[in-house]
Amino acid sequence: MKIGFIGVGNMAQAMIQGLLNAKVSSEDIIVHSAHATNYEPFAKANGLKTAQTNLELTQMADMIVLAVEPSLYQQIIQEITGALTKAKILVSVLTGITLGQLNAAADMANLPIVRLMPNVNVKINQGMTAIVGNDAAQESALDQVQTVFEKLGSVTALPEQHFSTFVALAGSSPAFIYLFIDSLSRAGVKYGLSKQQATQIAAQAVKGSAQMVLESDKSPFDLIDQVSSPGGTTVAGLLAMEEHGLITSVIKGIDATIAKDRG
Ligand SMILES: NC(=O)C1=CN([C@@H]2O[C@H](COP(=O)(O)OP(=O)(O)OC[C@H]3O[C@@H](n4cnc5c(N)ncnc54)[C@H](O)[C@@H]3O)[C@@H](O)[C@H]2O)C=CC1
Ligand SMILES: O=C(O)[C@@H]1CCC=N1
Repeated sequence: MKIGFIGVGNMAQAMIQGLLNAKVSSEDIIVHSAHATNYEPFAKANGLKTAQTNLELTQMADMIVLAVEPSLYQQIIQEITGALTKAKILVSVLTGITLGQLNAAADMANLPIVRLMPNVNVKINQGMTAIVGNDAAQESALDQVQTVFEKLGSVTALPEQHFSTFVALAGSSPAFIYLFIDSLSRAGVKYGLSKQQATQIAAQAVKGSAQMVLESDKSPFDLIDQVSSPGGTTVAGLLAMEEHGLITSVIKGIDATIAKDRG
């Protein structure tokens, strides 16, 4: 299967790196983006095929991944619609653009369209991706896209009404989690650790804690109790964090992310 990427920015590059890590042949990946000077060095460094236009890329690919700014979706679909067929799959990773809007951008109701929401951790094959398809994608397109993205981490089917929530909890949240790691690390620097060592310690603690939540049958709150020795350090830290509203500030951040996605 030939996979084409329209737009070769941060997200497309993360997906492509994950595919290459998973031994997808670079010969099967085609790219085109607005500025050749930006994407051609990336294509050359990774042995990818390039197309001269979005339309040519659509002619060359079986699966066409839209990875441009969301506001460009109508313009791009108008450019490529002539080359879309029932045998090809249009995949959108754009935030805030529904299957209905994609369907309506050209007369595409009979063509398979899959909406995906990956996160940037697909770059190291540890992504979290949501997937939903239009009616025409139900036969086999959805399965084909899911098979490709399972190479890049976890994939979960999700009704489209929950996509905005998913954007906040998984699409944007790597940035929030990096901020939490950096905050821990800065605190380490405050107490005399080097930034590099503090970041490594904080990141490993976050990684291990996430793995524990995934592998345990206990809720995160039960796990908190296991770390909190009576009269100990952890409960002192937790209470001071909550005095400054950690839970409220996280939920406010999620509220703002969802509101932005919903326009
Ligand atoms: N960055 C992330 O972690 C995630 C991003 N997304 C979605 O992915 C999409 C891309 O996001 P980023 O990669 O972060 O943005 P970006 O700004 O890094 O990349 C956008 C790309 O689109 C290209 N482009 C602009 N106009 C074009 C045109 N007319 N034809 C072809 N290519 C064109 C640009 O040259 C650039 O390569 C957005 O819709 C975003 O909502 C979804 C999930 C996570
Ligand atoms: O910030 C953004 O809009 C994109 C979507 C999810 C992650 N990055």
